[in-house]
Amino acid sequence: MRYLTAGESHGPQLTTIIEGLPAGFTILAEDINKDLKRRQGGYGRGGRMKIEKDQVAITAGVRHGKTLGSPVALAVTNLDYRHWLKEMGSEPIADDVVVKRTVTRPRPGHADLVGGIKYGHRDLRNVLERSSARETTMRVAAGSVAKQLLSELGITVASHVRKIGGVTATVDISQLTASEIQARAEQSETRTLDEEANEQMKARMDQARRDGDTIGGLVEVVVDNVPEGIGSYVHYDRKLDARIAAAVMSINAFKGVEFGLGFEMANIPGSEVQDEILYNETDGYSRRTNHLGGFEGGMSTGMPIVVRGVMKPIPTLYRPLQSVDIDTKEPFKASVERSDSCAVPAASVVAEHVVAWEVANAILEEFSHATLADLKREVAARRQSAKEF
Ligand SMILES: Cc1cc2nc3c(=O)[nH]c(=O)nc-3n(C[C@H](O)[C@H](O)[C@H](O)COP(=O)(O)O)c2cc1C
Ligand SMILES: C=C(O[C@@H]1CC(C(=O)O)=C[C@@H](OP(=O)(O)O)[C@H]1O)C(=O)O
Repeated sequence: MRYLTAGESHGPQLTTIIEGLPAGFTILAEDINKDLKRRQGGYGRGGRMKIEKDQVAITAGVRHGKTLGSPVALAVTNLDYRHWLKEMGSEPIADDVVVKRTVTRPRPGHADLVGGIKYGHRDLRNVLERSSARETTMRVAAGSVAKQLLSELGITVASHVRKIGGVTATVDISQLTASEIQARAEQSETRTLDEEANEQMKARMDQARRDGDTIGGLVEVVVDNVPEGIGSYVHYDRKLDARIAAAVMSINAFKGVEFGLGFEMANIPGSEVQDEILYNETDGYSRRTNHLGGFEGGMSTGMPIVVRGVMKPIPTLYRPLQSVDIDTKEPFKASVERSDSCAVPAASVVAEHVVAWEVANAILEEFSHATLADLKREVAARRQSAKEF
């Protein structure tokens, strides 16, 4: 299975094409729309999210609510486009038309300057339109379809926020199912499970905004009930943990990824890291702990996948940083029209969906899947053989 996304942040439309889905499973626009709405929300979002009301149109590959096995195309209209018709139209413009809002002042921490150098764009809008995290709308749309497929296999994916601006949620998720994590995260404006931390995180965000600054954080994704042996140790590009890490790192502003105990493993001995193996006849094999976050040798162990990603503070600051105008070469301090001050809660939803995609994709690679029935049969057989092994 694969997908592409297309679309500029202030252009008319965002699009994704998903190819390789099994035939005969239900995709509902209303389910995708719920996930799109979750991505738009969260404390710390800026003015743009008051304009957009992301709604998906399913334009190919689905008939009467069920996949056909042909490519599925999804589209979301940018409502802000109406404010950017002159700047963002695809028709050539006459020489005497002055395009306002050309960008010659690159923002530190954004793709603006390097993207301009690379593609030869002297209007840096040509860079920022695509480097913007607006694109994550379609990654959530595609990931939402992947989640609908995973749910057919009894696999659930959840996300929540662990840390924002130095405030850490203290919560033990080892006793919670992914569904419970999701339900609790949805109750909170910061998508964190610790109510006290939620209040402190909001206060930190308010403070950062007052200071003209931004803050980052740490998000966590949990996937329950993945069959044993998805991914493979035999080749680097088949290791599922590595693919998940790449997917999380590809989210705008994400700068690090860890599984299970993660970077803490540098501080503790092996006896406190490896997960001891247990067996009983009803459930088959299990682990006493899940310090490794659901992976051994790049393959799923059957324990929950637990992956975290760190998001840097948003680069656009109301207290502007030093940069250089690429036309005049003069130093300046940028002025900002609007920006998110913290998008960590929203980014946790993006992380959930890119992880869901990677898990679903690896499962489809593992088993034959022309139809949903084929896939279900093979997944059930793997679960049974793992138990009996
Ligand atoms: C959900 C989400 C919303 C974001 N909103 C903004 C924003 O409003 N302003 C901004 O400057 N950056 C925002 N970013 C971050 C930039 O897109 C990102 O820093 C930029 O594309 C450069 O990529 P890099 O940080 O990975 O190098 C957001 C990121 C995400 C995931
Ligand atoms: C549009 C979204 O996020 C945008 C991501 C973003 C950036 O630079 O990444 C900058 C902002 O866009 P604008 O400049 O239009 O206000 C955010 O609103 C979205 O998440 O849907």
